[in-house]
This record gives sequence, structure tokens and C-alpha cells, in this order.
Amino acid sequence: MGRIGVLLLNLGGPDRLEDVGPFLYNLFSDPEIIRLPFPWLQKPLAWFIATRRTSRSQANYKKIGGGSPLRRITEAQGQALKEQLLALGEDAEIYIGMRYWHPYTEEAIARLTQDNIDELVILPLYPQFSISTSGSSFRLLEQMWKTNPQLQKQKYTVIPSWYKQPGYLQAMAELIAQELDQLENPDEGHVFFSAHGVPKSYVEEAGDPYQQEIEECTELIMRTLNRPNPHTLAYQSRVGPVEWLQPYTEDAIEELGEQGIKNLVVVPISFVSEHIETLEEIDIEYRELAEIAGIDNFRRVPALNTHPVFIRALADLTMDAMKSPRLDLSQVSQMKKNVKMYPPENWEWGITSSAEVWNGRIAMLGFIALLFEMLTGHGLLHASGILH
Ligand SMILES: C=CC1=C(C)c2cc3[nH]c(cc4nc(cc5[nH]c(cc1n2)c(C)c5CCC(=O)O)C(CCC(=O)O)=C4C)c(C)c3C=C
Ligand SMILES: [Fe+2]
Repeated sequence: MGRIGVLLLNLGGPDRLEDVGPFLYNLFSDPEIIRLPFPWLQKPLAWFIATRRTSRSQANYKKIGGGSPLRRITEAQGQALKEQLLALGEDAEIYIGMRYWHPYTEEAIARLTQDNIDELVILPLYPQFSISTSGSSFRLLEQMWKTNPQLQKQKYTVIPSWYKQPGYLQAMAELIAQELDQLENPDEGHVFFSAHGVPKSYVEEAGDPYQQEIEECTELIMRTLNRPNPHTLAYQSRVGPVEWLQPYTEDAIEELGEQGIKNLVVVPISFVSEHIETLEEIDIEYRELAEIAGIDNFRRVPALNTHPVFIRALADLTMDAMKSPRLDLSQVSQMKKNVKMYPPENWEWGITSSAEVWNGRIAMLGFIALLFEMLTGHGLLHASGILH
């Protein structure tokens, strides 16, 4: 076999405070993040929400050193994976494709099409699949493949999710065990899995397998840990007014406090690197909540980052993917049964003349309403709680 490439997909994060606004705009422009019935409203609404959210978000990034560590950590993971693959006899080229910030997926694809890679493995750095994360990156890649004849010649395979991978489970269990062992009585630690949330409608209406994969993953980690500790799963980082997956992390912490739990070991489960939601939300906000709830001992399990057992797991995933039958991007959504990406594949972009007329009229009304709301602070978005 010739030269292989590994495309690592990740979310991306603002490197500096001045990147926060444009990063949020990119994030909210994604129809897999805000699912709107009218595609024309996506960009104005993204601009509006990003503008309103920027200073609050910047204040949080300031608390963790003025930017996201995600790029640095993902690059370190890429370098460690390259070395691990070399040790297994595979001289691979690693590409990093972020969804909402540099290095963008488009930049990674531009690099790899110049490199003459024989076989490409597409590996999302999200253990569990969600429409809003891996799904969004796969959809972007699918569009690129459709429009780029050079890419169409590229042989590739996709790893849709990998939360059952034994090395990954082992690395998570080791990190949890290390944290439990710091307690005076390790068996008394309550293991608290905090997963990034998604709106409930993603799971119940759009068929996102995320909740099922998170729940199964939690059970598999506990089985690998093989200790008698009780555990809880909750969902963090809710954005906007709609209902997200429950229980919410803040409510669950409060409840455990009321039950008299004194030792909490918090495990971030949906992401493999430190980022704002571990360093700020868990380490600062939830720690404070726990203290108020009477939990004396609050410990957080570090993210996997470049943990050697985890890097070996990524290398094994890559090698196994090359030996298995290829899986292409269009097969992935079939595999993740019932997943309805948004907007749907057969979305009609106002192709009939009457639809064009109505689209135009509604767009005009929407814009006027949005402008009015921005100037006065009153309107539907405020009333519904989307904006504050
Ligand atoms: C598996 C992990 C993630 C899921 C699922 C996810 C869904 C999701 N996220 C938002 C809104 C925001 N996410 C933000 C940052 C952010 N999100 C993830 C991971 C998942 N998101 C990460 C790792 C990060 C941080 C990147 C970094 O800079 O370190 C933000 C910006 C931060 C903030 O302003 O609070 C927003 C907003 C939605 C709406 C969503 C599902 C629909
Ligand atoms: Fe997020």
C-alpha cells in the first residue's frame, strides 16, 4: 500500500479574544447547530446571536488564558499519532480539519489534494456521533467531494464514531481511577459523567444517535473501570431557550448535594481535549455550584489530550479502518440510522416561482422584524428567551 493520510476532524476554537466573534458567527451559521425552518434567516441570525454573545463568551475565554487551547492540543495529538503510526510501520501524513476555526477543513483538504495521498482515513475527534459535531463535518466534506473532481479520485474511508474502542475505554478508566485514588476513601467517590448536551429535538425528531451512544459509552467505561462506585450521567452547556437533553449538569449536582454526596469526580465525556467547557464551565462554574450544594471534594478528570493509551487507540482505529471495507460519506448517515441532517438532502431552495416570491416576502418581513428587535430590544426572539 502507498502513502496514507489521516484527516482529524474537530470543532476548532478561537485562538485569541478577537477571534471569538467570528468563531461564534461561523458556529451559528451552521444549520446543524441552529436548525431553522428558513435557510435565508441563518446568516442574519448567526450574526445577531454572535454579536450579542461575544462579550460574555470573551469573558469566559479570558478566564482560561485568552483563547481556546484546542488547536495546540489537536496538533499535539496529530504529532503523537504520526509517531505512533510510524512505530507500527506506517509513515502517515496527518491533516487537521476544524469546522469553525483555523485550520479549517477546507485548508486541510487543499493541503491533502496536493500531497498525493493513496488512502485517506477520516477520523473525527468525537468518540460519539452527533448531527451537530461529526455529522456537520461529514456534511461539509460531502459537499466538497461533490464539487471537486480531484477529490472524487481520492480513495478514502470514514470512521463514523468509536466510543466502543477498547483502548479509548481503557484510557478513560485509567484517568478516572487515578482521580478516585486521590480520595481518602476511593470507593466513596461518586463518578459524575458530564456530556455536552444537544437539543432534545435532535434525538427525538432528527434521529441523532448521540444520546444512545453517550449512555452506552458511559456504561462501557464503568464496566472497564470495574470499581464499585456509583455513577450519574448529566448534560452540560445548554444554549438558547429550547429543551436540551436532561438531566442538566447544574441540576444533577444540586440534587447529589441534597442527597449528601461529599466526593464528586467529574468526567467530561464527549470531547477528548481540554477546552472552554472543561476549563471554565466545569472547573470554575460547576465547582462553585458544587461547593454551594455542600459537596466538599470536587475533582475533575483531565481530558485525554495526548494520553499514550488514547493515542495508541487512535492509531489502532486508523490501522483497523484501512483493513476494513471502505465506508464512504453517504453510507455514514445510513449507518447512523434515521439521522435527518438539516436541511434535508432534497431541500428545495425556492426553485418554483411562487416559492421564490414567498421566500422573498418572508425574508423581507423577517429582516424588518430582526432590525426592529436589534434597535429596540423587544420582539419574538427576546420574548421566547433566545436573546437576552
Ligand atoms: C461533542 C461535543 C459537542 C457537541 C455535541 C456540541 C453541540 C453544540 N454546541 C453548541 C454551541 C456552542 N458550542 C461552543 C463551544 C464548543 N462546543 C464544543 C463541543 C460540542 N458542541 C466544544 C469542544 C466547544 C469549545 C471550543 C473551544 O473554544 O474550546 C460554543 C462557544 C463557546 C461559548 O460561547 O460558550 C457554543 C455557543 C450548540 C448550539 C450545540 C448543539 C446544537
Ligand atoms: Fe458546543
